[in-house]
Amino acid sequence: MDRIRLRGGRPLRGSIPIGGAKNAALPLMAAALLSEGPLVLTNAPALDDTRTMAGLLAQHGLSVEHDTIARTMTLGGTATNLVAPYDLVRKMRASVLVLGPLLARYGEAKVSLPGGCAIGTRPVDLHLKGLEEMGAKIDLDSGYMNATAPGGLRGAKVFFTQVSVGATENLLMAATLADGMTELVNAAREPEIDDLAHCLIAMGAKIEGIGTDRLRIEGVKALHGATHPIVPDRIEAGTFACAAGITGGEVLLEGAKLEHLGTVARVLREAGVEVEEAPRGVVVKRLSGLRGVDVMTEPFPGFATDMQAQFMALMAVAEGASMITETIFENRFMHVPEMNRMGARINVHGSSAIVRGVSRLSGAPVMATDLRASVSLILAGLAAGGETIVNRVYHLDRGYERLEAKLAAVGADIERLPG
Ligand SMILES: CC(=O)N[C@H]1[C@@H](OP(=O)(O)OP(=O)(O)OC[C@H]2O[C@@H](n3ccc(=O)[nH]c3=O)[C@H](O)[C@@H]2O)O[C@H](CO)[C@@H](O)[C@@H]1O
Ligand SMILES: C=C(OP(=O)(O)O)C(=O)O
Repeated sequence: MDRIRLRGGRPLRGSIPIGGAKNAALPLMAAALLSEGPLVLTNAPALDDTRTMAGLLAQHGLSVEHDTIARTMTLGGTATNLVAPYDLVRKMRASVLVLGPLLARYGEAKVSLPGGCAIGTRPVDLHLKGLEEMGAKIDLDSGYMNATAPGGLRGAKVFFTQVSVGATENLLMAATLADGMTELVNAAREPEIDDLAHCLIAMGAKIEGIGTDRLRIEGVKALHGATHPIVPDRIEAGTFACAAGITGGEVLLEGAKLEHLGTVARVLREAGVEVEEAPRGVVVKRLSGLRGVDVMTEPFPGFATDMQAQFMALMAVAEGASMITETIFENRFMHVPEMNRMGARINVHGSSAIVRGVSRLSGAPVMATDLRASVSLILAGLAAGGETIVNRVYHLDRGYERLEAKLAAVGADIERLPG
């Protein structure tokens, strides 16, 4: 199993290209099930998760070609197998996003229940309830969701009792081919949802309310192929912003969009990191010391839970204390004991972590438990004296493309140890 070895203490300087967003690419790829295609996605990232989604769609019968040099993915065809098997769904929860499109276009689907994962229980009840309100019949049997809609899905008013990115995406895709008008109330507003909506419109869907928590979708008989550029990855950008901040460097996040960084940019500024729009992206630099800032994770436009661990690494070396409250997932502090092994002073009390900044971390062998926890340990390693070895790098490869190469190109002392 590969590991990452790094030695901290070098300020990062230069330019880092930001790839297409993992969390946009996955639903966009699932949207290929809604039409014969071809759906051409440009700015497509080459990640373990996009490879897993490609494998899932291919076993459904779609043709999926990813030109990783041109960064273009072409998807199309007819699904010949409507089953999403446990082995793929357990690898990647976003596999559940095939449920809505399969049901909408083919009237049936059998998708493995994803189950919990390292960061929480992550149920799919909101996806199922919404689809049932649109006329689907769903039985849970032997770990699978057996869904049918013999007469097709019909439009409905769906109220989400909790904001869910995945449920909003599944229902949005399903509603494009439903009979009549669907209204999604208390919908998630993440930029990746806007991106999906714009792609669906390019495929012939009728959607209003993009960017708000109320999406209105008028079903159409069929969708067609389209070409769509995947939005830049705001979490990758935010991660590299923290890398520049924690090392005291200056980095251009090439292609990043400041408006998508939202609260993360505001909080970084409060912490002493400059974040400014530039002609080719976003420039991040730190000129003075870091200050402790309190944050609470929230659905967009609030502070992203997917940035919580990385921000904690920054706060671990800030002056003063910071309270970081995680409101989205119940178990997303697994990086804390590993950071503490590197000399951080962090205590967890329920859903909050109190971070008392220290002047220096020290490198150590650490164990990654999930995607963002892994990268937060790399950030801590960039600020630490001595050598850090991050084990279980496979988590990192789910969501970061050539992370070590991108960091090395701006001056980090980092390498992958193949294992
Ligand atoms: C591939 C992708 O885009 N993943 C992102 C997506 O995950 P994902 O779509 O799985 O996350 P959700 O927004 O659905 O989850 C938010 C909260 O709602 C709960 N919930 C969700 C669905 C449901 O049916 N019932 C329920 O209770 C979840 O357990 C969680 O506590 O949004 C998360 C929250 O921004 C991010 O951390 C993930 O990176
Ligand atoms: C939690 C994440 O992803 P997923 O929903 O795919 O597990 C993430 O990207 O941080």
